[in-house]
Amino acid sequence: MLGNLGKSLTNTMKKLAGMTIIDEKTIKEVVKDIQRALIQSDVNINLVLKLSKRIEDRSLNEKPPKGITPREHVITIVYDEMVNLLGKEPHELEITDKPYKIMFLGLQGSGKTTTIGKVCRFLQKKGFSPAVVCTDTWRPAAYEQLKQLTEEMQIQLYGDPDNKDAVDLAKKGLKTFKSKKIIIFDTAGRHKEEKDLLNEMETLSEVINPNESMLVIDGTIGQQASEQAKAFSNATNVGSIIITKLDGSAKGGGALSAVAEIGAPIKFIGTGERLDDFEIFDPERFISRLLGMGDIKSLIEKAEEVVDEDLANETMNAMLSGKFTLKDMKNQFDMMNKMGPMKQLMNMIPGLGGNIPKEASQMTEDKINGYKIIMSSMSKYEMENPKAIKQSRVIRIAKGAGVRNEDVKELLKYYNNTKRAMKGMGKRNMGGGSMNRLMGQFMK
Ligand SMILES: Nc1nc2c(ncn2[C@@H]2O[C@H](COP(=O)(O)OP(=O)(O)OP(=O)(O)O)[C@@H](O)[C@H]2O)c(=O)[nH]1
Repeated sequence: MLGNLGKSLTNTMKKLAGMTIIDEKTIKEVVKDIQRALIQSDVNINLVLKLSKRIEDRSLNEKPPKGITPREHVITIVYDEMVNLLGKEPHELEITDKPYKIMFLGLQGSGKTTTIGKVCRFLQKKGFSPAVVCTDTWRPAAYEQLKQLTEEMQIQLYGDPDNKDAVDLAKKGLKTFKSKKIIIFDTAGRHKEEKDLLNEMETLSEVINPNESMLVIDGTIGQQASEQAKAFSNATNVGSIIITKLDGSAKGGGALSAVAEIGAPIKFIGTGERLDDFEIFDPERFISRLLGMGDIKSLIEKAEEVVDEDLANETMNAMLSGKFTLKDMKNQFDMMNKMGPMKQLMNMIPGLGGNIPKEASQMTEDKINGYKIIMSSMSKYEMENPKAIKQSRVIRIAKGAGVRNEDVKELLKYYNNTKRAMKGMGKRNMGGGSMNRLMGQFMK
């Protein structure tokens, strides 16, 4: 999607993810790369400058929140600012009134007719059966094209290729389908002059009184999209936008950012010629895909949970060196609660994947919480010196935690096995085991 833009932004983000030092020089380098990628994809230069300035200022001046490395922080800022450019939340197509009248607008060749088919398919999947009215009296084949499309989809169509009065067609269509839940109006995409086309749209809009006017814009036209969107929104009340042909278009960034300026939300995007090449436009998902980070959302959520890096490093080192106490195990449990199952955590460390102790990989959240309750009945001395926990202490701890003696013993057994396994791994593997490296694996 979005061919070159996607590729160069992904490369920039990869480069950023691989940087060990984040300072003014590297931040400026990253910002330059982003600028280049956006300009190449035809995003408006002023917008690019504004966006990159914000990224640079925030990266240089904002302190990363606790638990987030400077590198992750910059990635989050780039993502944040790009999402803001397109509006954060996806906008649903909400069918409120009956009939819900959708008037399609767009220049000839923008992909309007194809897109009407896509929207019909989308609505059919949601259980609606929309009807379509053809008011395009200008292009001779318009009715035929719609007829073929709607017949294939078993959708009712009103049109009359012999009637050259668009307003009359709209009125008759309204009458024909007055009991339908959704009526979609196709309109002309060309006239003798653009002025005439816009006048017709204005009149049709008064007659149809649509609940929503959807403007279809060809994604390959880049920044010109802004002019088109403005012209249509001056003539009618454009309620939403669909950008087509975003598959492999190098200029898609231009169209997307240009229409973002007129204030109507982009609701859908077209990504190919088939009816299913169509998706709801979700800025967050779109940007994370563009940046080549399918998991960026979950990365950000994880980072936001604020994992204490020092604690994590300390625990990881203790795990690998064999000096592993119950206190370390409790820290490990806290981390596991925050970051997901042990198996997942271990899989992220190169070389450890296949060596996960069975007990560790089978730990469930309930079990971890049970163990944590038992440990909360232990004294600091016991937590740091598990060897000292003999029978009399076991009885006291079990009583305090409201569990059986066997449960405490099971916990100690788990601890001993984990300690043994960790020690083995520490010998076989890398030294440090820093949390940075661990987090770094998220980025690849
Ligand atoms: N690659 C690609 N092609 C598309 C997409 N949407 C439409 N097209 C193609 O664009 C061309 C024009 O589409 P139409 O739907 O016929 O154009 P139109 O805007 O309805 O034209 P008028 O009926 O004259 O207003 C067709 O060849 C479509 O297959 C898309 O998302 N991706």
